[in-house]
Amino acid sequence: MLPVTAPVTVPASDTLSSAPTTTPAKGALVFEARKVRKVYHTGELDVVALHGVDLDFYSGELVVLLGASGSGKSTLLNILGGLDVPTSGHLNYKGWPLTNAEEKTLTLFRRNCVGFVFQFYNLIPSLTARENVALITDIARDPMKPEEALELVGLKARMDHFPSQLSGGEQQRVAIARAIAKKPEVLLCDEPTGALDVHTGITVLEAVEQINRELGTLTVVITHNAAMAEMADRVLHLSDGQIIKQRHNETRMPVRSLQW
Ligand SMILES: Nc1ncnc2c1ncn2[C@@H]1O[C@H](COP(=O)(O)OP(=O)(O)OP(=O)(O)O)[C@@H](O)[C@H]1O
Repeated sequence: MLPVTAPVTVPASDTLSSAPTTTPAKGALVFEARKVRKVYHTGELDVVALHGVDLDFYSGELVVLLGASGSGKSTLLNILGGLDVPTSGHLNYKGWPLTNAEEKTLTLFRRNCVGFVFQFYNLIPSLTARENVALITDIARDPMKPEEALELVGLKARMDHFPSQLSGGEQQRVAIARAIAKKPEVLLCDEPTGALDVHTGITVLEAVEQINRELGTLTVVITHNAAMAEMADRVLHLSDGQIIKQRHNETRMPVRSLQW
């Protein structure tokens, strides 16, 4: 039996649970980051991971985040997703301040508004693809059916298979189905193809691109692979905790045409 958690109750008005949940028209402001700074205090050493980042993210955008190792990409993504908080500066989600938000508020934000995809799929080996996705849909407010989410990533025929019966790319697509089944406003992907070969990586990126296009989900993808910039609406280059370059693509290249 899959664990079932009680639905989220709507708490006081100072939390995000009463933030709008419908997908706004493409182009509405989703995140507004101002002077976002992150310092990790490790023993006697302070590591400044973000040096006052100013950025806006809009509904429906597909944004690729490029930068060398240690440039601050994951730190930025984790702050956007409410997994971490800035040391100073401000971050608003659809006008709601996430900075200084209580843990309860951040939990609701993560649960209702954000889907995460990481390099490693983190599927539960003893559950089928469908059951892995159902773990999330059972606790989400207005989810799609697990079958629907798996169909979106092209795995309808494999939904009763266990992770060990699926390839790396298929497992990552289950992880994407799990992330988007709750119909999040935001999909955050940290090196989603990092563990995959080129061909498999392309099938995973196609699933990400299709979700973004069909559901209008603001999608932010971290990569070391500069070729992936061509599939984006906007490319952000990070270096040493700062955005050093932004580029808007007039057209998005189909994932199949990317070469690396
Ligand atoms: N928990 C932590 N404690 C201390 N320092 C950290 C921590 N997390 C990250 N850092 C440091 O912050 C800086 C930015 O790290 P971050 O992981 O955001 O970079 P990144 O661009 O995602 O790197 P990679 O591509 O290697 O994943 C690095 O110098 C890193 O060592």
